[in-house]
Amino acid sequence: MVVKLYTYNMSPSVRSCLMACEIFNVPFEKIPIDIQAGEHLTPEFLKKNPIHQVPVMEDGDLTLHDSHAILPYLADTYGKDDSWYPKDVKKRALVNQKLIFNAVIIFARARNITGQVVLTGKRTIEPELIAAVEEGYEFMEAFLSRTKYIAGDHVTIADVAILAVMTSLTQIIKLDAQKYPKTSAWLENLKTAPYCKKYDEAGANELAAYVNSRVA
Ligand SMILES: N[C@@H](CCC(=O)N[C@@H](CS)C(=O)NCC(=O)O)C(=O)O
Repeated sequence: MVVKLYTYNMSPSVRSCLMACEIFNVPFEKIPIDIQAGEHLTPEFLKKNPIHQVPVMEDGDLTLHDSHAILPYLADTYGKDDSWYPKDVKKRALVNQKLIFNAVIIFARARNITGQVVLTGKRTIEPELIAAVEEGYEFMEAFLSRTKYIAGDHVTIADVAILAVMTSLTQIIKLDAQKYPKTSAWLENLKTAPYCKKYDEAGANELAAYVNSRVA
């Protein structure tokens, strides 16, 4: 039985789950949902996720939405060891903390910009939305000044979640390498990972190009 993943290539949350499927060798089927065409609003899709968002994952009788729930599930179920999502309670707590940091700060602030451009045709980015993203970069720099990866000295699913946002966001709101050296090095390093090249790069570039062409 394969995992079903409802996807939209430009979505960072989707791209993080695709990368996780690659990392954990999950046999999966990709089911594209064109959110610009409203396919996430059909009664059939709303049964799977009443809050009409991708990604949605189905594994047997489990239907799960939200990448920050899907990534831990995939790591626990399909990971060969616990390095990407430690079983040690304290280490796991730090990974969870950074998954939440992504959900409520990095991804949320990116989505405040990109979501409206993609879904409602908005053509401006207010200065306060840019300032909020810059503040997010400052938080990243503070964390990455303490540890090599976002939740410690090893790469984890929290890095994967944030990577999928940063690969597109930094093409829209520049990440100044002088101001944010640790974050720039973290990003440049992870961008070369095979899972990022295979499942993130094209969608990240597509989202950035789409947004930049509309707000230019
Ligand atoms: N917290 C969710 C966010 C998912 C999300 O915002 N998905 C967007 C695409 S990036 C979406 O489906 N938007 C359509 C909508 O909200 O109607 C996650 O991490 O999966």
